[in-house]
Amino acid sequence: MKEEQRSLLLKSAALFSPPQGVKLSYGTAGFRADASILQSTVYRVGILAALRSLKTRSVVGLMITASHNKVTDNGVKITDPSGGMLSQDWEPFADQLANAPTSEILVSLITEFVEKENILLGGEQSAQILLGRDTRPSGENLLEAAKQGIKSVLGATALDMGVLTTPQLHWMVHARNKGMKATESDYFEQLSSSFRCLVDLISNGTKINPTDNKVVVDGANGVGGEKLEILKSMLNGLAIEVRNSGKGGGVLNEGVGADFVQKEKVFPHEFGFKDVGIRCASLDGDADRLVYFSVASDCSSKIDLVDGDKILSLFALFIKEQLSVLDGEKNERSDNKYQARLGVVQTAYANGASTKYLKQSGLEVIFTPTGVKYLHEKAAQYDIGIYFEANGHGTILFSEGVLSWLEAKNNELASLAKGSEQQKAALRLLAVSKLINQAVGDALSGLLLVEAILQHMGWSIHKWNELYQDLPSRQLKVKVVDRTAVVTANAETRVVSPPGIQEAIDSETVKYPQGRCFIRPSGTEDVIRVYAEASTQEDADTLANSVASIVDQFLGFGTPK
Ligand SMILES: CC(=O)N[C@H]1[C@@H](OP(=O)(O)O)O[C@H](CO)[C@@H](O)[C@@H]1O
Ligand SMILES: [Mg+2]
Repeated sequence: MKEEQRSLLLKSAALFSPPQGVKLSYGTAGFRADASILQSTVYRVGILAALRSLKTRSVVGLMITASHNKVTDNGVKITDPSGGMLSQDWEPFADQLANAPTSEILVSLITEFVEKENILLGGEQSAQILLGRDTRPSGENLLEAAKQGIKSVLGATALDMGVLTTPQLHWMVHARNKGMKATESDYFEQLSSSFRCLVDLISNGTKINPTDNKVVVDGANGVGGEKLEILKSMLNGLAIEVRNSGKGGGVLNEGVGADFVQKEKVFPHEFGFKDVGIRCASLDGDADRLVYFSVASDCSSKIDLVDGDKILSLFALFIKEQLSVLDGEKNERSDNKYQARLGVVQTAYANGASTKYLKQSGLEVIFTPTGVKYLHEKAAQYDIGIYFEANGHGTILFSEGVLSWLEAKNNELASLAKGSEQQKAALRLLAVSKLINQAVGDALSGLLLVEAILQHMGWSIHKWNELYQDLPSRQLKVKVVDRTAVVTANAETRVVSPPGIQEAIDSETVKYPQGRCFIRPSGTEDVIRVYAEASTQEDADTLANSVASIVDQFLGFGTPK
């Protein structure tokens, strides 16, 4: 490493000492912790982002957010040039950087890594990093730390994009590297115009009753609410009311937001019995998760939850329908043999009833471990891959091949059968590919796609919710001495270590009709998660509780060491 570069790094690193006695790990969603200990981590991730940009010779992103965590937490993660998550093979280096105890060790780790990765360090090559942050008060200071990290790599520049949703930053990185327009107003323009296109393609017969045309959205008192306010002013034919936009004094993620609504199954603040019968939706703190719900009419605070699995089912049904309309046309013209491969990706948290429904609908369903990076990777192997976590994070990926096929199809049909159902199907699929974020799950684009499809189908939220009935389920967390002691296999459905625990779980699970239960270490919290499903809520609760006790017996603090 050149002396100029070395001393620059040493000088800036001295300003950011790492927290004592904390081991940080680049988990499922980057580094997350109490904001007060993150200065040095964010500074170091700034360096990492610059190295990633040098290595890939592309623009990368750095987002400061802790999503649905409490407001005093914060976090940082990198967006790869594709717009996806940081490549997994760089995660161990991220951990090493974050945990380096001194500036000297930090610099020697960097020296070693750039040599191994053949990264040209010294200013000959330029690097560019787009920065974004959510609305957390700690975000501004942490952003400065990220800028310091980036500035200490010669040739690297930071472009501060301001307060953004996480998916907006991913979208911008993706768009920039594809040479497309990539500002925030381009984002809003693309979403609103493709939504308009989908609505314009709805046949008059199925047009929804205008009074059904309203959705009330809980913005989690975060960035999503304020961005949705901008987006809604660009839309016609859909009334969006935003609550918990963060302006009314409510606290980020406190009793509000998609994570709260999905896990607690009760309505968020500012919602209540006045909303019975209305279609409601909830975003999480950085607007990359979306769930729908309706307030139950029994005067409790319960809701009918329409979770990520059901959003996935709605999307899959619509895409399948459009592909078969196009297929009908293909049969008449046997020279065109293209068959788009449609795949659906879920995790073990997907409600068993959703998987059964999807399979019965003739869809190919596969499973991956928890975490968007795994789902995204699998979905990208299809022509059209749809993935969703039950908690509402997901999107639809279109391959380059299927997009060119759709473009060609549309051009051909425009001259042969303009305005035909087949041409409309091609146009609809093309509009979906523009509306739905190709980089990562995006609550704002997901919301608009749900709304467009419900209008297309002429469905109320109740009709949608009746696609299938969720099996009762329960999720619990158990604090243990060392969560890394739990090692899983088969997309996290089986525990392989510690020995004996899986057998104990199995012998509990068989006691319950339609019982299913698994445990796994969380990637974002220091806990073991327990998930149980059964034919009644009581059974699901009992099964979850018994398995939580098993976890405690094997791994809890009472265990003799
Ligand atoms: C059960 C659950 O909801 N797990 C979430 C949560 O991960 P854990 O590894 O379970 O802590 O946060 C991840 C990041 O947001 C998300 O991808 C995942 O689905
Ligand atoms: Mg989030």
